Amino acid sequence: MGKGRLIVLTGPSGVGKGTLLRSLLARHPELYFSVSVTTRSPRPGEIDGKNYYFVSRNQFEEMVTAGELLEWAEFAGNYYGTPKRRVKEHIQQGQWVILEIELEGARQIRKNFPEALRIFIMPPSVSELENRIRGRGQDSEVAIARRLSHAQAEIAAASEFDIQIVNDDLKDALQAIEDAIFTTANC
Ligand SMILES: Nc1ncnc2c1ncn2[C@@H]1O[C@H](COP(=O)(O)OP(=O)(O)OP(=O)(O)O)[C@@H](O)[C@H]1O
Ligand SMILES: Nc1nc2c(ncn2[C@@H]2O[C@H](COP(=O)(O)O)[C@@H](O)[C@H]2O)c(=O)[nH]1
Repeated sequence: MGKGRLIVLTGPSGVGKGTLLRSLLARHPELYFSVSVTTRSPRPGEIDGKNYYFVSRNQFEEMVTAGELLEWAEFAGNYYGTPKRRVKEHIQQGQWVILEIELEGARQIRKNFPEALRIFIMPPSVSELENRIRGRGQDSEVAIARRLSHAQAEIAAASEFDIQIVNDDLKDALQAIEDAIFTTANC
């Protein structure tokens, strides 16, 4: 059995993490994507248990108290967290587990799992980031403003990560992520 590994994908909201991850998982079904828990309402088309586990704030706080989360953070008015049990099981089975999480959660992972590979996805520019969030057409003006106000601080923290990849051309960014995971993570 191979050695299990934690891979963290972080970057500002709207940079394209989810889009890249979907392509990555389609090309590498051996990777295990950890479905997060959130108190955010589902967007149209999002499925409970596939995109997220959607829970109430009370339920989330109970999970925190019970120590069921590997990391968690409040982002743009909602809680987000990584359920611990399945991630640990898959790593113990030798699988490579991918978390798609924001900066504070990535910092917690760095502290508790220093061996994790942490990749930061950068936008080509802040104006393109705004175009992408607006183009997605799924966030209110308030949510867009909150997400953009977080973005500057997140981009400023990019150097904390092992690898920075600019998601300008989608195919190039996907290739760069594959290179990072399947060369660096093997070392
Ligand atoms: N390289 C790219 N060029 C142009 N548009 C892109 C690119 N990558 C992603 N997009 C588009 O940007 C929008 C945001 O992408 P996505 O939802 O994947 O971002 P995200 O980082 O997962 O956001 P969040 O963290 O808020 O979930 C989508 O409409 C997606 O199609
Ligand atoms: N710390 C964590 N952050 C997470 C987790 N799951 C998702 N996220 C990040 O939240 C923002 C917003 O996501 P959205 O789906 O509402 O657009 C984004 O940066 C995600 O990467 C998690 O488990 N922990």
